[in-house]
Amino acid sequence: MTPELDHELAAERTHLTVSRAALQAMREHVEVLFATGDKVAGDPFSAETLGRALAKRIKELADDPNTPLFFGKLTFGADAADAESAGHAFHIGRRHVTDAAGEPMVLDWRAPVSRSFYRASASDPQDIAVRRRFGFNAGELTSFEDEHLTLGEELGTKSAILTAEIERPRVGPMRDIVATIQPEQDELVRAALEESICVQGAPGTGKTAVGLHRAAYLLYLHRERLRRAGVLILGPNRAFLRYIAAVLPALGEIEVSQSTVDDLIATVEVRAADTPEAEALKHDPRLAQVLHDLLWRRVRRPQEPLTVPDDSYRWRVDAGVLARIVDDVRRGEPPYALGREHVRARVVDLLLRQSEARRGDSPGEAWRRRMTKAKPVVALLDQVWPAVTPAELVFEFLTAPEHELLTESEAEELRWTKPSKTAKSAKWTAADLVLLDEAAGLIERPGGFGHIIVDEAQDLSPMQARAIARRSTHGSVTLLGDLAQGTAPWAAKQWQDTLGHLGKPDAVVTPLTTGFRVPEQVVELANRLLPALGVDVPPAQSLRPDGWLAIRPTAAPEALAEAVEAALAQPGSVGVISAQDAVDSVARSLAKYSPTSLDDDDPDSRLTVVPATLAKGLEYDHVIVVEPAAIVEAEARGLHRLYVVLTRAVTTLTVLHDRPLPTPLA
Ligand SMILES: Nc1ncnc2c1ncn2[C@@H]1O[C@H](COP(=O)(O)OP(=O)(O)OP(=O)(O)O)[C@@H](O)[C@H]1O
Repeated sequence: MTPELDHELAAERTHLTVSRAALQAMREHVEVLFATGDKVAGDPFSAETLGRALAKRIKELADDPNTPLFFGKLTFGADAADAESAGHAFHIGRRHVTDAAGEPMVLDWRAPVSRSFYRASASDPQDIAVRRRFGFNAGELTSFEDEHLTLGEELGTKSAILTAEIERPRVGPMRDIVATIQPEQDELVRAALEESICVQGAPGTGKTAVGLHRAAYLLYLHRERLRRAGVLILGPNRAFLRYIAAVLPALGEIEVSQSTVDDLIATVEVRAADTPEAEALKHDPRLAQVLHDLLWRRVRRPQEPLTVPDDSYRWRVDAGVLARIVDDVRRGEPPYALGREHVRARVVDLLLRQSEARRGDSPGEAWRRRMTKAKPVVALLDQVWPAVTPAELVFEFLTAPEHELLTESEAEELRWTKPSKTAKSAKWTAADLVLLDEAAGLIERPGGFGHIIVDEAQDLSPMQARAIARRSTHGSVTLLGDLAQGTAPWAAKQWQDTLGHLGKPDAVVTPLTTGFRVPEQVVELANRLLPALGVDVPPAQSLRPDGWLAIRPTAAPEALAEAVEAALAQPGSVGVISAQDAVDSVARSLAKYSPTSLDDDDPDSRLTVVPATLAKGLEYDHVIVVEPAAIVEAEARGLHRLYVVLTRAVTTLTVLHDRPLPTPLA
């Protein structure tokens, strides 16, 4: 490095030190407020609210010494040839840092000004003279890379800092990518909150990363609104959620709910299993109509007039009038339970009018409450609009699943062979959860979220998509997925179907094709499966010419041990992936290397044995796939599963097989 550059690096290091001190001062300021909070807040409730807000703010301002506080710098002034003589300069980092006078030391990457850091180019410099990226090592600033955009300099994906970030060994949980978000990713991250979007991305194109950064971006831009309404991230399984859990806190966001769809809708314990046929049927969208019909056929027009004794009076409403009320309310299509209350309120209104006419004064709230609960009124409601719980409705359906939308054999498949006595004691299956949720949605409106991000969305069943739709009627969604990785029996073949069930048919589907994970050779192997997968998706183009692929015609324990040893001799994580029913024997044969399972989640472990069914969304520097044929034949969409498994590798992929390779690979 020339003395001049050395000098600049020293100046940047000073800025880092001063910024760190400023962040610490910000945190200390909040800590002082926290300590005196109960004295300044008027009452215990405000003190508690303030205390909670401050404690959260302290957490948000935490400084991780291993992550750089800033990673870029923009120097504005299109005419300036170098940073020194140019105009304003801003450092861009994970959060705002200001000095004691309130002057910005570091700008949040989500601020409008920072947008140019990700989007400016030589053809559209956006008034930027110099874009600088910093290289870090363990929180230490080690280098920088300048692009003079107005002079036509643009590194794009040739940036050494981007390359180093992509090629860095992966150990531990997923990290954020704020420093190197690519323009096409940034466009998705910063899409407007009102816009629902769908990203079709090949493996390793950064869909999960985009989703997480979008959550952070939206929370920054619409803090108050989304704090009230909530942001939800849905992932395929708990191991995946653990893997991504650290990304948002690292970006200063600690208030995002993360869940699987099953956990989101779980209201009862799962104590039974379905046949694959019954399970698939329960996820079929026809069942939404079936449950709807079953529920609403309970509503009946009354045959008798209503008579309500009230002290020395008797109020009376004719059957015809009651029938009109029921018809009216029903026409408004309210949630079922709300409809019952509407009918009740309208009936009590009529009683009130009679009472006013006869007594000449208006009875008060207490009278109204009494009438609301009067026996004849409740009896009328129970007759014309009987109350029902979701469990009772689904219980009734599965006991006698006849409906014109279902064939006889489908009804047989669904029918409980040994029904329990009551809905309360029913043994529900995992698929029953979607039916219960559908029923609950018909009966009462569920609470919603301001924004829902769904990862691995290709695996949503129509009924699961409806469960999400119910929770985003007033919000928007981000769908992330890859049709080629659809492994659920109901996986989507085209995005329009899923978007329809989600109630967002107009969401635009955007492809991502630049792969940041999987080496070229490995992508080439995995892409051989694509024609057999029956979906129309653009294949990935790998940004990684490095890495290698080895295919060995043996899956003997010695060969596996040898592959594991070779992998452990290199830096980074090692994942051994096999068919689910071989996982135990694979783990046993590797006992001396102390492998962990996805459940143990030991942060120091470098070797994990992963069942193919849980590999989705994860990545390992070195992947060893044991017996692809067994992975394929373990499930109906086994080839899709294999496609997922082969694309987990960051640096090397070793395939071990005793049996012939599945045809498309051979
Ligand atoms: N712009 C980027 N800069 C650096 N690394 C990136 C970038 N985009 C993605 N990556 C990295 O590439 C890897 C794959 O990203 P991610 O898991 O988000 O991809 P995905 O599309 O969700 O993959 P899959 O479909 O296989 O689940 C991650 O390690 C991520 O950090």
